[in-house]
Amino acid sequence: MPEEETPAVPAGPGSPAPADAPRTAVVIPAAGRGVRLGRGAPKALRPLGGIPMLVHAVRAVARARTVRLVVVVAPPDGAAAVRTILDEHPLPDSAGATDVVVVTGGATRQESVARGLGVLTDDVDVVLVHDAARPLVPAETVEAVVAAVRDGAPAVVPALPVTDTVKQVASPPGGAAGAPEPVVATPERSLLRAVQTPQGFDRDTLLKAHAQAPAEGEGATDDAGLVERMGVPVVLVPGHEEAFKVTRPLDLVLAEAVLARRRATDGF
Ligand SMILES: Nc1ccn([C@@H]2O[C@H](COP(=O)(O)OP(=O)(O)OP(=O)(O)O)[C@@H](O)[C@H]2O)c(=O)n1
Ligand SMILES: C[C@](O)(CO)[C@H](O)COP(=O)(O)O
Repeated sequence: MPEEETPAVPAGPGSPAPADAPRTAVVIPAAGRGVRLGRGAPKALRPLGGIPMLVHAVRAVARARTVRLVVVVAPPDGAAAVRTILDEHPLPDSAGATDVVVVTGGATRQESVARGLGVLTDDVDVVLVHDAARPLVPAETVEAVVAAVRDGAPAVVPALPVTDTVKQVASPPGGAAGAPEPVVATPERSLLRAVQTPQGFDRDTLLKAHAQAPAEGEGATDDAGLVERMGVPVVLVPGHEEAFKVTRPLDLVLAEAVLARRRATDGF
């Protein structure tokens, strides 16, 4: 697929697809509560360096030269608040002409992503899905994913080698918290990868995977998992340590430290 050069145009539910519509889009699911982070506002709206985490995530993907449309999937009761926050924190000029639209999410990440996909115009041919909870992903990682899709891979995932030894247990935890769990296997660590976002897809492949997903029963924990189920090849590209997900309180401490270092060294 050719590199895109088209300028951004407004996009949204029901809007016509103009001739110069965006062609690389990023869907940012941001509708989760952040239960593992602890009590407070929805995770995407919690401050990181004094700015909502979601704003960092939107800026991070918009910084990538090829991205021309960002679809933010807001908590079901929070679309208006998210729109206000994004308007109060506009993209820097360096992001170019990137349009940002907001839709409401669903009960699961998979449902939220599907809702975001529902507002893409026909002109979008490459779609990335990026967690709002990964606010510090470098633009280079985003660009690498886009480039791999445009080089012909239908599904591309940034990933890092696993550093801990991983044990497999008999079944999902059902007993009392902290109760001993029997180990059934130790997977070969050199063959394991921890996957990140943004995950990038040929648009038709991702739409098909999500269309088939509800009929498949149990949801996947990432979008590439849905594509794998269709038998479509998924490839990995190098992820980045700073693309980590803010899941638990210690992750937020790390994110604050990384951001403080960037601000001190890069004026970020
Ligand atoms: N119903 C949901 C659940 C999750 N997400 C989004 O999916 C991303 C990855 O999910 P995760 O980090 O697990 O977020 P939460 O679901 O909010 O976390 P928790 O499981 O701790 O509640 C987040 O950006 C989150 O906002 C979403 O859009 N809609
Ligand atoms: C998509 C993801 O971030 C890839 O690592 C991850 O699978 C999301 O899972 P979670 O259960 O929502 O944290």
